[in-house]
Amino acid sequence: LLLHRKGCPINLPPSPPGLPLIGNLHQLSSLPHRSLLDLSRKYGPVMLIRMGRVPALVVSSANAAQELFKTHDLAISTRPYSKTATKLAFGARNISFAPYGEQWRQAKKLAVVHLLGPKRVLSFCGVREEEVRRMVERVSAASGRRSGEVPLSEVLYEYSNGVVCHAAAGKETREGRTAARYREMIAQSSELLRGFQVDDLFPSLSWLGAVTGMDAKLDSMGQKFDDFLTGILEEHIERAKQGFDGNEDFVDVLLSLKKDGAGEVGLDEIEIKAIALDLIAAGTDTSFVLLEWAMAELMRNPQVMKKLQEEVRQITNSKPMIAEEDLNQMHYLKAVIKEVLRLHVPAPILVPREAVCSFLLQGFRIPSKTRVIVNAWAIARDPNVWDDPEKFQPERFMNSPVDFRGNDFHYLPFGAGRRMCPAINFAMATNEIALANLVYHFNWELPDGMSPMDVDMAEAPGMTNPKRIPLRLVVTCVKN
Ligand code: HEM
Repeated sequence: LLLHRKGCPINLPPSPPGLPLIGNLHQLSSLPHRSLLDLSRKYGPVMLIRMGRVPALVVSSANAAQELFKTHDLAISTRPYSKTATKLAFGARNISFAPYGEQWRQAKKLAVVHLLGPKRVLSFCGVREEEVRRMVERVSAASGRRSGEVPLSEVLYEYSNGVVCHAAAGKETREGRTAARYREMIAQSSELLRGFQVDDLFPSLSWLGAVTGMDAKLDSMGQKFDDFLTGILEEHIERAKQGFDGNEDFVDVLLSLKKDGAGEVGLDEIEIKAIALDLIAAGTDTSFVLLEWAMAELMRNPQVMKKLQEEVRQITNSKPMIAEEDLNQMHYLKAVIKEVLRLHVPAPILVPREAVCSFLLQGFRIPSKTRVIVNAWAIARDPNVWDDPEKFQPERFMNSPVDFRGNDFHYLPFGAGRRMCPAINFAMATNEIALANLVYHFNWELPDGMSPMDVDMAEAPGMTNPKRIPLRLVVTCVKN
């Protein structure tokens, strides 16, 4: 029991009873956003749990999230230490996992201003067009086969990863397509990247990693990422000697900032590698799951698919491809994407933060060093703030001012505050053009006489929540 110096108990948030040593870990399923919602129904929207030795605040209402981000954002702007992030991501000298401080501030500012700002995102229009074309060609090839069946999840992953790798490091390296090499590495390490590492939850057991061989596995994986990024960096340094041609990727931009010292930016090569890898990793699964759930919801809701196809085809009927300038008129498309981001928040509990000092939230004392989890998934389906929250209904976003830029606390797919996602423009540009072209070029059906209600909507575990069963659809080509 925590006590004030004078001996009075501290008013901590309510907690579900835990077990010795593991705390509440046994109450968390492999889909923590769901178990945390169940617990919060009983213990309230501001709840304290224990994950092993680590205390964690869980916020599950828009009101509490508003107070958290508006009043205490600075107190929760650091990330907890993670051995995995440190070993795999260049000592966490990136943006996502860096502790709050000067290095993170510089890296984030640089990303917002130089890599992910509106002008730079626009400059990648050609990259998106090329990757969309590849995707459409791959689906068209399937439509010509007898079964007409497309492994759509695979195609969508390849697209999302292709766009971000192409923007980060260029299309090709000497050893082949950057995206293909990245996917190969991730596939080899998927077991390491899934779930928590024991010593992140039991810091006093950190020696276990050495005994079980986990540290060695992480080191070897970290070395693979390093070799991959080092190769990319060396090729970019070589190419930069001939000067830039206006088609710079993220690594080119980072190198140019390093070269002229660009004011306050003092990047070294490790930071360049760390940031490039960070953006590839942060940008791949998030966009992929958004597109995957979008197609699953459209198959489950044929009237929404019909309305979307009507909008898209009416606006661009005679063009061979939908172009980015057409998207501004596609209000229903934007509403569909917003609704997918509500019902299938790609990072359902955002990315964990840690309190650097103690503070009061909704009258409860949150001690320093508490991990902070915002259950954005639960908030986005809270019946107190959303009508019919379980229903997929893009119309709720038509003519609605509700937006995902961190000011509407009942809708936080990109987080809020200082650690909020810096890539909203990049993500929207990537996903809108892809979805628009998928429903423009093709008609989609479910295989094997399945009906819309048979589409499996279960989630698989992970930082993002992909579909448990990958989507396979039957396709017919309507545009050539
Ligand atoms: C649908 C797509 C995406 C979603 C839903 C999403 C969501 C998020 C969320 C929830 C966070 C944590 C926010 C917080 O702690 O409050 C985050 C952080 C971040 N995202 Fe995204 N993201 C998406 C796409 C991308 C893309 C495409 C990139 C890069 C190209 C990217 C780069 C980052 C980075 C670098 C951070 C760390 C920010 C920091 O710690 O300061 N994200 N994102």
